[in-house]
Amino acid sequence: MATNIPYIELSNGVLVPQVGLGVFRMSDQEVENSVKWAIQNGYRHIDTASFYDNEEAVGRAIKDSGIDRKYLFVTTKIWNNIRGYDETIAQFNKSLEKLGLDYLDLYLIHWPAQGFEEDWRAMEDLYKAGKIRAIGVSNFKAHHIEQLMKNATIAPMVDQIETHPYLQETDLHEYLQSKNIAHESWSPLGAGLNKVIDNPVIKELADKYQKSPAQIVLRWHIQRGEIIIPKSTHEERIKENIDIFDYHFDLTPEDMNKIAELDSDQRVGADPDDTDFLDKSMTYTNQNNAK
Ligand SMILES: NC(=O)C1=CN([C@@H]2O[C@H](COP(=O)(O)OP(=O)(O)OC[C@H]3O[C@@H](n4cnc5c(N)ncnc54)[C@H](O)[C@@H]3O)[C@@H](O)[C@H]2O)C=CC1
Ligand SMILES: O=CCc1c[nH]c2ccccc12
Repeated sequence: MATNIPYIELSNGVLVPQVGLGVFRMSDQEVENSVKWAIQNGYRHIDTASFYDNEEAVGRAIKDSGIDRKYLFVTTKIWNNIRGYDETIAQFNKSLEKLGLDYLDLYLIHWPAQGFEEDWRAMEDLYKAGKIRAIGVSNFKAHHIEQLMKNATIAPMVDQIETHPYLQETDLHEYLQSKNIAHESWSPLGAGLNKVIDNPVIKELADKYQKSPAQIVLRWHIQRGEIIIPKSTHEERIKENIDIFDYHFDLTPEDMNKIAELDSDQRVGADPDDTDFLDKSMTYTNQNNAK
């Protein structure tokens, strides 16, 4: 079992386990199995969202794990069809109830849809009331954060953005560092297509370090100082994805640069400035996870 998982310290002093388990596009049964295996193998951080429609399953798996709540770090997110102060508070309470928790570790605005300033005001109040240990955003570019900060009294502590070797977001990474906002990477493996982990450069490094291609990519994120939330529903891969902290496993600066050269502006998800996506998502019902 991996026991040496490092933490990233947020601007308010909260510690986040640098690797968590992402549960997007998992059925309830997959969530229950995967979260159980993750916790058994040393994970203490789970990333879900109201949009994933599996918060209740995450809650059950947490309860069944028998781990003291205070040792777990649980994130969920508010979806784009919720807008406004009162709706945000109501949505937060709904998520908390589904998760069976009495506080959240991290609550994120999922996408920068129009009106996010009012949602943020509600999140600030929930944070000040002690109901959330840290608040943040997801899929925000620098200009969205600048817009948010015009009226905010608290800066986001995290920005969760798509990041992998084909979409490195170097400028945004530097901007976030300059603002002391933690960079959390979604689809850190480039998602299920496996095209990132099939890249010959990644495979060559896997041979060199005697690690899997997925471990090379995840280690690259870790050395960039990012929080990562790889998803898997297979116990062996869940174990593999956190087994990246052996003391001799350190990519050299030259090897980090080889991966840096793979940056090619290829996205898994929508561009956060794509207002078509955001408009559609306002009315989207999550049919994949419909019960
Ligand atoms: N904030 C946001 O808008 C978004 C957040 N997320 C979060 O990020 C998490 C991870 O992102 P995903 O899109 O799920 O992509 P990912 O990059 O974590 O890839 C997951 C896929 O990679 C493969 N995989 C996992 N471990 C592997 C291994 N060791 N060897 C070979 N293949 C492996 C599996 O096919 C798996 O389905 C999500 O589950 C979710 O929690 C994901 C999408 C959007
Ligand atoms: O958290 C995931 C948000 C999301 C909704 N639809 C898509 C499509 C592709 C990547 C991410 C997402």
